[in-house]
Amino acid sequence: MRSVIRTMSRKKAVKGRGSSKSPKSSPSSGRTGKGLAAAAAPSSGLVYPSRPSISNSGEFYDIAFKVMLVGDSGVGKTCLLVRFKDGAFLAGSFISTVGIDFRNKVMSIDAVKVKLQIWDTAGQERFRSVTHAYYRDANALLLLYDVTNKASFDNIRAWLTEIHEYAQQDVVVMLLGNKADSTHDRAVKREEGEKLAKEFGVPFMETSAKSGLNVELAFTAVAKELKHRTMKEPDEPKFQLQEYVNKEMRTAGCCRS
Ligand SMILES: Nc1nc2c(ncn2[C@@H]2O[C@H](COP(=O)(O)OP(=O)(O)OP(=O)(O)O)[C@@H](O)[C@H]2O)c(=O)[nH]1
Ligand SMILES: [Mg+2]
Repeated sequence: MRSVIRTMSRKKAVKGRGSSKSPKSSPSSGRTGKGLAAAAAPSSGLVYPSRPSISNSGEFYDIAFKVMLVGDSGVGKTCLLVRFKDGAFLAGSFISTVGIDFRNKVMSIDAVKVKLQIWDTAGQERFRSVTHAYYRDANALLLLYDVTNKASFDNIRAWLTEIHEYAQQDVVVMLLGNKADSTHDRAVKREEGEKLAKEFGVPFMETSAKSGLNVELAFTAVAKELKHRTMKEPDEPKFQLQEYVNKEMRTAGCCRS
């Protein structure tokens, strides 16, 4: 089941619209590392057509951004993406991502159609050079740790160092503590996540790909931030991502799915 989903998304990627904006091959096709990125990655991750464009799923969109999911292997990046895109949870045995993959989703943000091209990276160390090559085109990064895995939390500092090294300076970064549904196995308190995020000046929230908690909200918040940055009127106040997230969570009584 799981591999079918991945195979399907790879096929989509190959025949995707706007070929200069989409990968022409994946690491599984035999190309690796920087060579792949040089062939596939456009000079800017941002698409801002003068009139609506059409995505490969047939949906119109006004503006497009690239969002990358990063973090240790097993923290739930693929599951988060599948939950957001398909509204389902990939239960069962864990199949680690090989290389990199992507899926598109068009969202309606303040009457603007925003296409997110979401890159799902492999957390395993051996694919790190592939991931590095894609950072520079990312407009936003969702950095995940697993609240039941302390090591994945401890590695966040190293991930942030890597992000500073390889990503664009103005990239939007959001820290997500995933698997918040696992109350019995929890090894990292929410307050610890909040503290670390404050230290690095990045927004934070806990999510669950399993229950759906805050998944839509995480992507919506990032899409709103990117849309505001690009289309903001001169007198319009700056979008406050963390404030928006806090307000939305309060409105939903803390646990929004
Ligand atoms: N309880 C719980 N389990 C989850 C959640 N998200 C993912 N998992 C489980 O965690 C394991 C790893 O999930 P993946 O999404 O494949 O992890 P990944 O980050 O993509 O891992 P790599 O591809 O190796 O980088 C799987 O067994 C999932 O079922 C969650 O929110 N809650
Ligand atoms: Mg994965």
